[in-house]
Amino acid sequence: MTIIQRVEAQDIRFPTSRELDGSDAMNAAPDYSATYVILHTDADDGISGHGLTFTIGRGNEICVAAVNSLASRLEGRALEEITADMGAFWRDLTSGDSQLRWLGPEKGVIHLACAAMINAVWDLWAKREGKPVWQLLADMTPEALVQCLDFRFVSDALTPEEAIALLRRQAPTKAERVAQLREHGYPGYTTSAGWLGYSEEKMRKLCREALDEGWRHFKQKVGGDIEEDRSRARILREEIGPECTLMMDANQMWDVDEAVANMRRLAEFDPHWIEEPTSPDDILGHAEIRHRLAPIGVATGEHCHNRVMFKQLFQAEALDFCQLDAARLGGLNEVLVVLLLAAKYGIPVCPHGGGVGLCEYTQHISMFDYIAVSGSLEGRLLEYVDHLHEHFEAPVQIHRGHYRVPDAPGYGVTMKAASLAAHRYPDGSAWQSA
Ligand SMILES: C[C@H](O)[C@@H](O)CC(=O)C(=O)O
Ligand SMILES: [Mg+2]
Repeated sequence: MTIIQRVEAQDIRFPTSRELDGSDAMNAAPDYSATYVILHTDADDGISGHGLTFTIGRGNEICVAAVNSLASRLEGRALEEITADMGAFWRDLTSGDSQLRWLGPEKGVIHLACAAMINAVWDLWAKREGKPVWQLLADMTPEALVQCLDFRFVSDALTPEEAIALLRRQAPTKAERVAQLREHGYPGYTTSAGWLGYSEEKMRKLCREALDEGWRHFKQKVGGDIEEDRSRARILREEIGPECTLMMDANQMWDVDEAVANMRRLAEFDPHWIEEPTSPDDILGHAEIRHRLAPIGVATGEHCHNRVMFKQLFQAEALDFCQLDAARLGGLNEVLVVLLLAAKYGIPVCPHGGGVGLCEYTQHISMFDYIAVSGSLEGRLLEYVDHLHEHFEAPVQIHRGHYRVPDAPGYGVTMKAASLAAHRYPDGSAWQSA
């Protein structure tokens, strides 16, 4: 038995706002940050589970406080008892304490905290099994996997029986897709040349470097002054040419009519999708934009806080690309429900990667989706941002614009001890010169 003795939450922040890495129209100067959770165990081999949720700086301490409030629901429990019924564990952590649930429910800071803790449990489980998370999942039977999930509030759209049927459909050919991924990797796109705060010179330089490295799919930020958006789109198109894919991301800046009007002015640059054109909660607004802007696709999801919202986005035919976030949804259990919902509704999942540790998580999600859920790469691109990977013990590996299959046991977000120490807020050395 492996007993989780203590839940530790650390406030880890990186001063990315100094170079405007990660900047967009809504989030002008983010400091990529993590509420970083370590599950300390009593195991002789010293094994521990690591998880994080992503914030952009101030307020990270509120997430840390939420983890501390939830910690007693996990401390003292055996990993084996939790993994024997992951679905029940998930329900207990997210809803077992009704006073804490009131803070959400299943949204906001309390759900972010749950995500960090739940992902840490998956990390611990996968490390105990000696497998990367994608493989832990891919090796499960459909029945065992579905037992990890909570279908409450979505069973009108997807039943556990339907989920099992979806997984069974792909099961006989899983090994072929694992082999295919090992040979070619999983296709990605880069956002790193397109941050809003970057100068023209920097954008051009980063585009050229990215093309040399083999990237063929790019994303730019929009949502500022429309003439500036157009000028930046022109620069990007000049650099990447007409053949490469260009996505646009407004980060929730526009009203519905404004989104349509602005995208009509940007249409000449041939955008593949417009991401977060309006409020992330406006399901019918997204549907309206999608209807009026077709064939430009609508993408959303990085601020979609739970499976119920995604269910409605699918039901309302409001999106073309599902950009679930590994640490905003309530951890991997809820992510898996959304993957299955997306497969049922035929919507490609292109997870959100703009943050610290998100690419490390999402590689497992997209690869598992391909291997066992959707069985398809069509319309799928996994976001990559070229920041902060050096702080992880097993960072993502990219080759010619494709993610390589991760082999390190766990869920990928274990940070180096020195990086944690240097970026602990406010006392870490990275913050002493601020
Ligand atoms: C604040 C983040 O960098 C955000 O801009 C990321 C994002 O929208 C994306 O990666 O997409
Ligand atoms: Mg985005």
